[in-house]
Amino acid sequence: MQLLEVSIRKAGYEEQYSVIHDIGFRLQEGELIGLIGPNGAGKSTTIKSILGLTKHMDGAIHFTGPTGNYAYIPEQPILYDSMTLWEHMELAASAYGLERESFLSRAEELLIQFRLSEVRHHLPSSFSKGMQQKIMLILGFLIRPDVYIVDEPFVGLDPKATKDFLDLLLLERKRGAGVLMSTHVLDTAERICDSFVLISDGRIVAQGTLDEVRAQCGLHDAPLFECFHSLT
Ligand SMILES: Nc1ncnc2c1ncn2[C@@H]1O[C@H](COP(=O)(O)OP(=O)(O)OP(=O)(O)O)[C@@H](O)[C@H]1O
Repeated sequence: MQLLEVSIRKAGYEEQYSVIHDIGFRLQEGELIGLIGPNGAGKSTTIKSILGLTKHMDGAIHFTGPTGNYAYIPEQPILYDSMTLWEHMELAASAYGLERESFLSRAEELLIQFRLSEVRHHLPSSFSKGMQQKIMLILGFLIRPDVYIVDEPFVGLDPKATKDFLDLLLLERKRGAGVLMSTHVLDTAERICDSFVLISDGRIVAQGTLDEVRAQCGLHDAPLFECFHSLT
């Protein structure tokens, strides 16, 4: 089943000046697509365009999964200063209309998994950056959306949290969720992604499975890192 269809002709921050051009791909049930490219290539702009947050966009975005829900997990945590971790979780649950019982059991599981049980009634403004990032993961996983859109998850998480995140993501994919993930950590991306969208200078330079990307850059058996360098 297809969960997301992205077809951006152009998008950017000013009407006269587009930052990204002709970005198109489809995300299927259970699939993990890696959005890869150098600094300033247009990954965040692509994500913002999918979320409807760019000033101007010419194109179409369709969330076509069973619920149409998606979770955005940003690189920089976005949290309210005066709300506790638990209050953030309750807010997410009510915004997405989660049933109380399933919310409580899911919330408990996630707090234990990410080792934040003890601080659930504390204000996240007092947490470390990695702890704040874990809250963003918890809020995403809480709502079990069709699609996860994750912006650079690996910077700031400790190795245990990274593993917990990847394990949970795998479970969600087995449930049928699709994931679009932007990252610079290419060895991890190579290991976990089903396919890639490589962007450079606002345009797609290669797209598809690792073998397809290799073929497009003429480097058979090369690691993603080498394909990235030859294309960008
Ligand atoms: N808020 C903004 N206003 C104007 N231009 C922006 C804004 N955000 C990004 N840009 C420009 O858009 C282009 C693409 O930036 P973008 O943030 O999408 O890149 P990126 O691939 O996510 O880079 P990075 O890997 O560094 O996060 C850059 O030239 C950048 O200067």
